[in-house]
Amino acid sequence: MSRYVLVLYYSKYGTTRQMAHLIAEGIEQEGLPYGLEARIRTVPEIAPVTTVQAPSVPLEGELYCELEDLRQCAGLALGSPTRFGNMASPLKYFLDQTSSLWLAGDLQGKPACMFTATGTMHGGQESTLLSMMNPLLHHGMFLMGLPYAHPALSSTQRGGTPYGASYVTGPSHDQPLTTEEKNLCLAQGRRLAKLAHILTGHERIQ
Ligand SMILES: Cc1cc2nc3c(=O)[nH]c(=O)nc-3n(C[C@H](O)[C@H](O)[C@H](O)COP(=O)(O)O)c2cc1C
Repeated sequence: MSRYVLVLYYSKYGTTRQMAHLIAEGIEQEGLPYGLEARIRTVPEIAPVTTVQAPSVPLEGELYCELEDLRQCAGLALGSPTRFGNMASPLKYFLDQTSSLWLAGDLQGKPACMFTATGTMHGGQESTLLSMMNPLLHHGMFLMGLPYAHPALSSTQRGGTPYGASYVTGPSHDQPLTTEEKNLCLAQGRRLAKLAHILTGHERIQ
């Protein structure tokens, strides 16, 4: 069975999706020599009437994440747009359905990191990244940020935080990623792949 790091994201306008693909690129830069791939998955929208179900396969883009994708991963990069300083509800809704994994301890001892996109510079990137850590700590995952060893963390004029990669997308969410924002996404992917490789090579730490 292939070993993979899961990149699980929600994105309405596509900016968090761009980050997901860069993080996946970083994962494979570091991970492929070890046989570690990136698997990108998204989650469906949630409707005001929650009994309405989306088709199981989306019309375009990444497949919807299944619990099995999460259960079997060697590591996790979790991405969400910032919504009022918090993660977006479709991602939270998906995470709220992961109790069976929590009960079985399936994610314990696996590494995880977070990434987010905001419209504005001081619009709550860190609070969103911190909010995304809460469910992952309950799952017993090892949380990983970005160290200041990455020069882009000090030189960035827009996104990039020690809590995780971030992207300031502008009022119409169409500002291109800066070089620093891109480099930090790639670096976060590489760091996660390295950690996932090291941790899966040993006895699982509970
Ligand atoms: C309901 C809602 C709440 C938002 N809250 C914030 C916020 O608190 N801070 C901010 O800077 N941007 C906020 N935004 C802007 C988005 O975070 C931004 O457009 C982001 O790039 C969207 O990501 P996406 O392209 O992956 O959907 C909000 C957008 C929406 C729709």
